[in-house]
Amino acid sequence: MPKASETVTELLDRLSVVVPDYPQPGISFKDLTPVFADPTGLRRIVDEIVAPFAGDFDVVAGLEARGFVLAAAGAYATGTGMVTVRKKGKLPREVHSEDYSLEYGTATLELHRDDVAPGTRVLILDDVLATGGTVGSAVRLFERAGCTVAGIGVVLELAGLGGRERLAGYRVHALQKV
Ligand SMILES: O=P(O)(O)OC[C@H]1O[C@H](OP(=O)(O)OP(=O)(O)O)[C@H](O)[C@@H]1O
Ligand SMILES: Nc1ncnc2[nH]cnc12
Repeated sequence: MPKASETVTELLDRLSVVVPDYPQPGISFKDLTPVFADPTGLRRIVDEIVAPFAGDFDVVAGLEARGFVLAAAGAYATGTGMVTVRKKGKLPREVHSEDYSLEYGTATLELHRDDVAPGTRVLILDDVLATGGTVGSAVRLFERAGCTVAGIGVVLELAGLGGRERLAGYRVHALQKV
């Protein structure tokens, strides 16, 4: 049972689950699905992740797949729209495309070329920042579309994997560093 004044760190410690050797040996996987599934947890992390950027963005971008949960809720809460940044081959119209590597593999992210107008201020949300490969790829997509990256919000930042350094020059807000 959470105490009434639980901090976001206490909430994340209580609800998140660490899975050793997933999806491959040596990776300590931080599973936030129990946080998303908790009524207090979801509201709390969404409110806290968008708060530092209030008034500074026009649209919220979610990175497939776990970033979609945060971005849709964040857009709804702030009365903005949500843009989906998807893995390769999922968007039906013309896209910008960026390859990247992450803690446990390589992939490609895509953005519909006309989902955001040039000049749009974009808040990018995702659950975990590890190497920064995924968010870095999304930053490049939006900049190729002529947008400004207003900020980057993540629930967990895995320290020591270089994500924040890779995003130097951008506003990065993490609810917890582990
Ligand atoms: O900072 P990085 O090293 O790039 O790693 C972080 C990314 O890895 C995970 O996504 P994953 O590609 O596993 O996709 P999923 O959300 O579809 O499971 C996570 O949700 C971030 O998007
Ligand atoms: N260790 C990790 N746990 C959860 N998501 C991740 N994305 C990249 N590394 C991760």
